[in-house]
Amino acid sequence: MFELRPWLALIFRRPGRLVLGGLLILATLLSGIGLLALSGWFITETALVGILLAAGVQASVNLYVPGGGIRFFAVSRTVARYMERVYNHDTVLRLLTDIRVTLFRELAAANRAGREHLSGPQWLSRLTSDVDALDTLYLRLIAPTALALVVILLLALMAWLLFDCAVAAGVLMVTLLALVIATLAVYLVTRRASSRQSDRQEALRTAVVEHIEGFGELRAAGRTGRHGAWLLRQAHGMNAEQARVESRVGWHQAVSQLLVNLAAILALWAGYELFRADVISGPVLVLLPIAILGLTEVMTVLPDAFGKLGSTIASARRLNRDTASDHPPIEIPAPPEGLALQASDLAVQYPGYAPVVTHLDMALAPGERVGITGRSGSGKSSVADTLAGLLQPARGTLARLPCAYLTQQTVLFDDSLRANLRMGCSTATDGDLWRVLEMVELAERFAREPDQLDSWLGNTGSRLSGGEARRVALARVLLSPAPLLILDEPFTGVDADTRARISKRLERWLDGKTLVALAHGPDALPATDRVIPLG
Ligand SMILES: Nc1ncnc2c1ncn2[C@@H]1O[C@H](COP(=O)(O)OP(=O)(O)OP(=O)(O)O)[C@@H](O)[C@H]1O
Repeated sequence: MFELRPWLALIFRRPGRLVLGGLLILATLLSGIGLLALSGWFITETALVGILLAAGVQASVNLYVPGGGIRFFAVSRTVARYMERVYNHDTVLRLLTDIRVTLFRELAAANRAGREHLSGPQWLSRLTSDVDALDTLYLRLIAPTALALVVILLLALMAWLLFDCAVAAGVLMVTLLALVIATLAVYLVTRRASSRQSDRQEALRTAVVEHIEGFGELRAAGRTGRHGAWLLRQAHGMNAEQARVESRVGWHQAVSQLLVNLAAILALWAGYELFRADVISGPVLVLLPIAILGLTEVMTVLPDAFGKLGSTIASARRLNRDTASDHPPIEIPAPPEGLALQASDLAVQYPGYAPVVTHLDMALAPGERVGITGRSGSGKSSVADTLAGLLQPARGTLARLPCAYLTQQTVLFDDSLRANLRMGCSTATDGDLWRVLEMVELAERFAREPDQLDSWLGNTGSRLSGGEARRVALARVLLSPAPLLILDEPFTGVDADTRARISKRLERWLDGKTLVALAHGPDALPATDRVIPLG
């Protein structure tokens, strides 16, 4: 339950809306109960008068007052239901916006260590199913429980006023027990299985996406069948867990409904005694039992919602764990006058692992170009991430000018070439884009495309070769107005001749900019003033 606290705080940020929404639900419920009770009273009254008339006894019934009441409740129930749906769904959509915006804000602020432990499908789960689980807290859980309690108290009051104190106490006890069984008891018996099922569902979703993404590799290794069978076993396990949860929910729902019906029978039986003692009339006798039966309208939704509470809490736990509170953004101060970058006694280390690089000292004057080289695994990318501000230095100090960073992994978006390039500089004109494409030797290739700058690059640049995608990513960074560029393996996948030609042009393009380029050897670097070997 503790896990829900930050999300409940978000939900209760608009108390006025929640109260008004709750009152509309209450109006719907009371109209329904009023309609049932008054109809029961009316049917009984007319039946009794009919029997009396048949027996030749003078009797009459007032058709107008109860008829008017029934019409009123029928209309008020429809209107209240309509308004309640519109208003509460609007509230839920606002809640969803609050939750999503909070989540996105925290994710955007997180540094790399705060994000990289999750795979793509896991992020998708956070942003879709986990958020959706939370947005139902108010409408499916909080509001119906509170209203069921209000209706139970009103029914007890009605029993007290129409019948007597003992009947009121009996109705209160039995219906409260029904409420506890439909809520707390369901939660207690399903919370572990429901939470496990939610974790399993996420693991299965991740495994299915991996299966689809790695289908080529699985096929080449002849493992598609085995991997598919494993996935099916996981799915069966998850379904079995779900069936267990559903069956427990079902049993509790049945017992809780039984208790509500028992309360109605109790009221009927006690009312009959009062009727025989001439304390109440026949139609009043049926009023309370029928009103109690109206309670089932709100009670039926509760067991299912409380059966899912375990998985909602699991969603909240995942969201709390994976949002950025432990990983605040890294602030890098400006360097002293006359320097573009200064690193002193820098240590690079992943939390929980041995240091990758220690005692790194660097001082770059504006316009200086430095290469960092090292064998595979020596820590080049980790140093680049640290210099760029994606990884918190384990020790030492770092100061630098604003920078643009080409990461070792080529990241392109499923968008047009223009949109991908403009991420480097949103004010770049088409002329600027063609010039930078010329620089990385892609202008001719895209000039031949029918859509030219509007050519679609596909998911992660899938419509390009590895070397082409790399050059688009490089072009995007080269467009940036930042005075410092950090390029990690800028020429991955680019042949030696093309690399040499681009390097030559880069010298002019980077005029006045400070450069840190990282690669396994000097031949994979653009021209630099000096080279720092790592490891
Ligand atoms: N997220 C991480 N958590 C823990 N260790 C990591 C992480 N990322 C990298 N490492 C480790 O840090 C070391 C340096 O990795 P890094 O990617 O910086 O090397 P590199 O010099 O860029 O290698 P390459 O030339 O192969 O890209 C490696 O031993 C790697 O296993």
